[in-house]
Amino acid sequence: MPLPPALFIAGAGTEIGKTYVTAALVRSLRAKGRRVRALKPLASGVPPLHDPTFAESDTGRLLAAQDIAITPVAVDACSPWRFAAPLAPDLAAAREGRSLAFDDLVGWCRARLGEAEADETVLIEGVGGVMSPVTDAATGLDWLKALGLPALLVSGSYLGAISHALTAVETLRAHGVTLSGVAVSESEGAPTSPETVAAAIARHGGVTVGIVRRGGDFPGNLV
Ligand SMILES: Nc1ncnc2c1ncn2[C@@H]1O[C@H](COP(=O)(O)OP(=O)(O)OP(=O)(O)O)[C@@H](O)[C@H]1O
Ligand SMILES: C[C@H](N)[C@H](N)CCCCCC(=O)O
Ligand SMILES: [Mg+2]
Repeated sequence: MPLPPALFIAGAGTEIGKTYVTAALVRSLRAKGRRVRALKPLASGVPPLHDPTFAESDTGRLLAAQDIAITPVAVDACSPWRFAAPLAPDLAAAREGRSLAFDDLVGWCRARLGEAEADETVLIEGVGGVMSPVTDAATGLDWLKALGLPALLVSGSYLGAISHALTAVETLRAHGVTLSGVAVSESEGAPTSPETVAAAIARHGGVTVGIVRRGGDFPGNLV
């Protein structure tokens, strides 16, 4: 599939490699001379900016892939909604006595998409899995549908990943989301090779699947 101007990076689950794959895609596009803007608008489990581990947060990793220094302005521009608790965002927000309005999230993303230059690709990383809650009333799927973007689905290669990926593929299709492909990010200690998992997802899901090895680059057969 040709590179779309913007792509939503959705997950078959949480902690499976969305940020790793997004950062790898940023590096791959930049190496080809393409301008990229990677956003993680809503993030939970994020330490404070001054914490030494901030660099390992989703925001920190996405900024690093773009060669952007971690400053308060850069962090706010990538991830305006950040919550400390490593929970679904609505629960993490509640822990801080805060909440997030779905329309504000969608409106902020639309504004960023609207200001992108013609030669710029915008990547938006979702939260958790396809249907993880983003507010107390909306899921990541509602967010993705409201933006109307094509999705790149990230899956792991752990035992169970095939079903998680295929369930997510079916859900996205049922809701009319264009799927640009599935990236299988190799899970640590998986009992089968990522090739085996990728082949099963491709066969049962009828979708293009690429493999991102441990520490590896973005595959050439996706986007
Ligand atoms: N292909 C890979 N090679 C090396 N490390 C990886 C790979 N995929 C994932 N990881 C590591 O696994 C951990 C979880 O991955 P990552 O943070 O990308 O998941 P995520 O899906 O973005 O999670 P979240 O739902 O919190 O956004 C991170 O430490 C990440 O660096
Ligand atoms: C803390 C974690 N790494 C993510 N930021 C949030 C994952 C939320 C998952 C919610 C769920 O689907 O049950
Ligand atoms: Mg992430």
